[in-house]
Amino acid sequence: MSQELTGAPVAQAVMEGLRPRIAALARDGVSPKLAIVRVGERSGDLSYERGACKRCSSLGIEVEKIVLPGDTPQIQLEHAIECVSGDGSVHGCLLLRPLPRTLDERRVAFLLSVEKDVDCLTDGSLAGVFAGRPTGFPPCTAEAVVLMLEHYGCGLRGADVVVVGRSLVIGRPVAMMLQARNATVTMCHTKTHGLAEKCRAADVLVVAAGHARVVGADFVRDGQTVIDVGINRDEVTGKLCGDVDYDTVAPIVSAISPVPRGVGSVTTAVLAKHVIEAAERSCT
Ligand SMILES: Nc1nc(=O)c2c([nH]1)NC[C@@H]1CN(c3ccc(C(=O)N[C@@H](CCC(=O)O)C(=O)O)cc3)C=[N+]21
Repeated sequence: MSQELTGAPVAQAVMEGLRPRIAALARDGVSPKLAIVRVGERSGDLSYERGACKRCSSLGIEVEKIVLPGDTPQIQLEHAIECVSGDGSVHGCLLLRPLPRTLDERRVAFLLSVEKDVDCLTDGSLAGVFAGRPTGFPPCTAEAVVLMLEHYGCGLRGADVVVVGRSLVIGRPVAMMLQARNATVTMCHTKTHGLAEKCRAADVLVVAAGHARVVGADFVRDGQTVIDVGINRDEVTGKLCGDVDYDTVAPIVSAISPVPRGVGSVTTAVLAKHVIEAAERSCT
């Protein structure tokens, strides 16, 4: 049976690293604050928001929730983001995504200052990830994947990593970040020929496909480390499940992260870290 890569010890380590930094900010009279902007009541957004609020309150980070109805007009959302950008007491802003189809995310992104962009919404943050510069922040989930692999001692230098999924939210940024750590990264997606075979050839498999259980037993082999980024709701049981069919994959591979209790719980800790980092940068 494989090793279960749970998120809690990784999140704990991140949190411990933050406490002295929060104390130092307090000595300088800075109280870190996150604004969460949510449009509508999607269950994934609510669950992230719940997790983020819990993390932040346990660290003493203030959270301001800005909740808009699902049928909010573009102009209203733009106004909300402009307020956050202009509010000197707010250090970081998380806009829950994807937005309802009636809203234009790119036009909203344009209004958020890159200094407060703790989850890589803006072009400035994306450029930072792409170029390896500390402009803005990488997506919290992408950084959580890297921290999971590092925490559990999974060597990335020279390793063959396959990323399944090429979204701007996770697949593409995480591929850049793994490459920056000297992994040899192959980006796969739904149109990839011989996907199962390519996945089997990897040392490390990062699955961010966005669909429940797309990776099954025929995609894996003995000795691999599998990180499941997916958060889906099982239509039959109503429970959370990942993009990997855990029950058939776990007995084959060396190590695998579960869903829930995997990457998601590290994501909220990384979000807190980005808010602290933004607060620190605001002092210099
Ligand atoms: N801009 C943006 N960035 C995101 O990263 C983003 C988003 N929008 N919108 C919503 C989805 C969903 N998502 C989750 C992250 C962590 C948990 C999480 O902490 N899950 C716990 C369980 C939480 C619970 O009790 O429901 C776990 O996996 O153990 C859940 C969901 C991030 N997303």
